[in-house]
Amino acid sequence: MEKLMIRGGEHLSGRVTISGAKNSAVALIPAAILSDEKVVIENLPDIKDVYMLAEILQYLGAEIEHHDGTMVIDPKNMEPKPMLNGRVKELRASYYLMGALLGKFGEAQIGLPGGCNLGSRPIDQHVKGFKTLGAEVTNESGALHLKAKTLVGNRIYLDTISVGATINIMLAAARAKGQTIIENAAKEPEIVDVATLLNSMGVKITGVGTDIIKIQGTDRLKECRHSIIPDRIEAGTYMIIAAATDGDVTVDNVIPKHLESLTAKLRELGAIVEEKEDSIRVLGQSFYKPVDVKTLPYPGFPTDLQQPFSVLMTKAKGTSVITETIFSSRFRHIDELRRMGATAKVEGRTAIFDGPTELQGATVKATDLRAGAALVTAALIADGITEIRDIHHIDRGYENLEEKLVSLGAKIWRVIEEE
Ligand SMILES: CC(=O)N[C@H]1[C@@H](OP(=O)(O)OP(=O)(O)OC[C@H]2O[C@@H](n3ccc(=O)[nH]c3=O)[C@H](O)[C@@H]2O)O[C@H](CO)[C@@H](O)[C@@H]1O
Ligand SMILES: C=C(OP(=O)(O)O)C(=O)O
Repeated sequence: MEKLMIRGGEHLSGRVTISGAKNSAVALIPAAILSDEKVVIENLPDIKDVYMLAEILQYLGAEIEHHDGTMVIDPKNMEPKPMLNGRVKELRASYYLMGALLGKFGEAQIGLPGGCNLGSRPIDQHVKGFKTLGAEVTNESGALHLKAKTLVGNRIYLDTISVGATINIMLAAARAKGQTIIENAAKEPEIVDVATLLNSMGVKITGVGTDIIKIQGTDRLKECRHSIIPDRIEAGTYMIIAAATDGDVTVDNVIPKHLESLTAKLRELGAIVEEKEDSIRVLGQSFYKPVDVKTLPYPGFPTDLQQPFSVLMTKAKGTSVITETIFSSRFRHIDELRRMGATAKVEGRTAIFDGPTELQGATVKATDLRAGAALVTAALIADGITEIRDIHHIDRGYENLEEKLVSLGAKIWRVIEEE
């Protein structure tokens, strides 16, 4: 078992370079298999989800070279072998193999995905999309069986704005005959990144970043090289850590536009945020004004930053409210924050914080990836030592977390215990 130990109380300062985006990487790797030739993906984050996807592709027969953040994927010898269990259940993004294998081979058999437990995470809109393109889809004992003689472009209206369904339908439609139109599509920057890769491979996608995406499928997809956009959620986490620790941190290699909703909320709290072309500096304060946050699809406040941001509410004088509109159960970190001394309660989709409260070091558990980021943030400002367990969740999404934090002056170390 591995755990993180953090001694709180340091004001973090310095510069931190942001890695490639997890949620792009985990879609781009499956997207690459649609090609008939080699695809090179650069600026990959060194995180567990990336290694798990590489392992899955190798199982399917792809040749993979992966070092120093670059992956060369040669999909020539791939086969659509069934993957009913195993790795596919350990991450969310394995669902992208449904769209990619269906597009490439006209068939796929894949166990339902894993990923963070945030309440129910149905994939009915993915399935609706595949069926509208002409696939037969059945659910047999927790695995989807997809089959299509020919995929034919069509018009698909998403009943819920979904990142995963938007990308998955783009993947299947990339090799469908004719044009597919996704209406009420999600607009996240990672979707734009995936479209950029597919366009370089020869697909014609327009409208990404708006709620109507048009995909003109093509038979043969060619080789290409693509560099992943910076991870706005990793960047946002370090911006929040800077504000929490009353620090002075510059995040480098970011696209400030992707972080506008967070920047606005940090300023509303009272932190100073300076944006440059590809970096953002955050200067924190000892105490903040209370603020309310409502999570929304992009460009609204990202649900993935809600949990780390909630730690700042323990430093705000008064009552702050978070409303989580995307997932039904994304407040499991709050029990752990309470263990550390936060005054907070959860009522349905809202969490109410009364501050300020001083946090104390404690033994806590990362219940999911961003809950882990919230606990790291809390531990950095707590009095004494915090022990964070179940950090495999954190390793799914943060490259070199300890090294990056140590370089900013944090007292953090990993302990590996014999099982
Ligand atoms: C690997 C990846 O990119 N994960 C991200 C992706 O997750 P994920 O793709 O799972 O999230 P979605 O955008 O699909 O989910 C948004 C909402 O739609 C619902 N829904 C979704 C699909 C569907 O078929 N039916 C349905 O009802 C979900 O339950 C949720 O309430 O977007 C989330 C929302 O920004 C982020 O928190 C995750 O980090
Ligand atoms: C919810 C997240 O990840 P996943 O969808 O991969 O579980 C996340 O990155 O915050």
